[in-house]
Amino acid sequence: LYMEFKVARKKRILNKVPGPATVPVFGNALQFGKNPTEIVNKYFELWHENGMDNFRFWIGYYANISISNPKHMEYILNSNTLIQKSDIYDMLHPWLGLGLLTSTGSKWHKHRKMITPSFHFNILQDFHQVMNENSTKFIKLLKQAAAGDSIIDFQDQAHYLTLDVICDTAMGVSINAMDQHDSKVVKAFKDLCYIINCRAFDPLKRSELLYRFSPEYPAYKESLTVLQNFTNEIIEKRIEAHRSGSAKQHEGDEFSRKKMAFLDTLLSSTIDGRPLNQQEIYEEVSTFMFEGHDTTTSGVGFAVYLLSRFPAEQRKIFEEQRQIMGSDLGRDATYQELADMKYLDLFIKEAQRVYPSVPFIGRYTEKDYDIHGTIIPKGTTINLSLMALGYNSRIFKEPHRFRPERFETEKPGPFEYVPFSAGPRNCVGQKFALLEIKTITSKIVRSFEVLPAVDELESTDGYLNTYLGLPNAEKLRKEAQGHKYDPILSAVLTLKSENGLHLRLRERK
Ligand code: HEM
Repeated sequence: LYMEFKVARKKRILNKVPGPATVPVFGNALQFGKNPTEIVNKYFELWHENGMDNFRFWIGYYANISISNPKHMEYILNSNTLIQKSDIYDMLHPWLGLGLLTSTGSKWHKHRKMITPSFHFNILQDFHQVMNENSTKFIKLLKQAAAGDSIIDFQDQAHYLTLDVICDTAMGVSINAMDQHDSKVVKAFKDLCYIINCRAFDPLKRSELLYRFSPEYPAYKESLTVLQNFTNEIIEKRIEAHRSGSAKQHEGDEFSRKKMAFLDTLLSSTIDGRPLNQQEIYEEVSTFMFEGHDTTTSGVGFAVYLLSRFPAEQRKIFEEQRQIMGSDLGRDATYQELADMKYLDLFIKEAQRVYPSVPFIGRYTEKDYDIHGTIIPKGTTINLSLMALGYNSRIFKEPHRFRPERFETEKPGPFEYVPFSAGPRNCVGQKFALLEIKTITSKIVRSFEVLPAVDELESTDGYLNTYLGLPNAEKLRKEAQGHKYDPILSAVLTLKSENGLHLRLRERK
């Protein structure tokens, strides 16, 4: 009764927005399913039932609104005040503290201003060298893993590569994840990302207090400590190197430019005229390590998976590679050559439309907002569904058809396609991410013919084997005819396939 009374005003206002019927106490919590796969399926079912538009729902007494209408999306993403993140991001606090992704207010403003130049063209070129070195090694390892027509889980392989790239670029150290899958640090990264994603949608595990009694808590705590110690140790060594001058010894020469890491940029930056303290550096470096590898694992993973299903599009990419790279297909593409790969751009754009690496982002209202006549009361969690935009037939013709060329003719509005978000809190690492995805995909296409796990999985009609956003009966009918290697999408902080992304790689001669 107390809770009913407490949320009465919020209910009165929010329930004017259409949404599913609620039950007392639980709201809609019981309908949403138990895991990230059931949740994304239910989410799209509700989205379809509500006219592919905004809808409200209640998780217990927590008020939620799903936003997928581009006009509302524009208002929220452009707002300079609606920048407080929703409580789903709290899961990240023990690891990332209050870094750029999770902070708000003046701290966020100052740090954003300080960090934006870290992705300057010159610095990106240095990062590109690291990406090239790591993807060359990746190709070698893939040749072994995929030998003899073996079926590999590409999502798993991509994870180790992106981890090596991010540690090298963020901290200037190599953790050799590609060679040492089971090292303490590599395992801690993997386990922590997985646990955070699972916790985010489990109301019992989300509570920091209750989570302490969960059987998985000791393992979580151990992974957290391993990563905290690892990152702090590197920061301390680097601070000492800067202090003693040894970090500067080779500055200006070819080698030290290559090794200029994000951490070095932070160490030479200031906020309010003072250098950053160790905790601030820790928070930003950890944020980069998380944001910069879990997202790109998803981006590279799904892009290469789509190559396996759409051979005609893969052939077009390969042709473009031949035109730009000439006869030596084994060498590294330069920064400019990558920029010239326009069809590859379209392919990655289309891949992000159907499998956006960040499917949802969250905000929290600290006051009432009237957004184009929709009142969102104070204390509501806003779930911005970047993913639903991609499946909206009012924006994209035949959204379940995979057609990179669509971006040449159909021009979505600026808030109708936002895989990297938009406005003041957009992705600061967008250029880095696209550079990495292009570097790897380009090298893979030049080295291998990417084939589906089994031949019958090649798409013959140009359609995806993902049916989210279709009327429920049609979706269930199509899924019933599916294959065990079809991806089972799981969407929490990043989009992944629960059963991996399986494919084969045939070496090009
Ligand atoms: C395919 C890859 C990526 C995608 C799709 C992506 C997407 C996004 C999105 C949608 C946001 C907004 C999140 C929100 O508002 O809560 C975001 C924020 C952010 N991203 Fe990315 N991201 C990618 C890769 C990266 C990489 C590689 C880095 C760093 C190297 C990075 C660093 C960040 C940071 C620090 C923020 C927070 C920005 C802020 O709040 O000011 N991201 N990203």
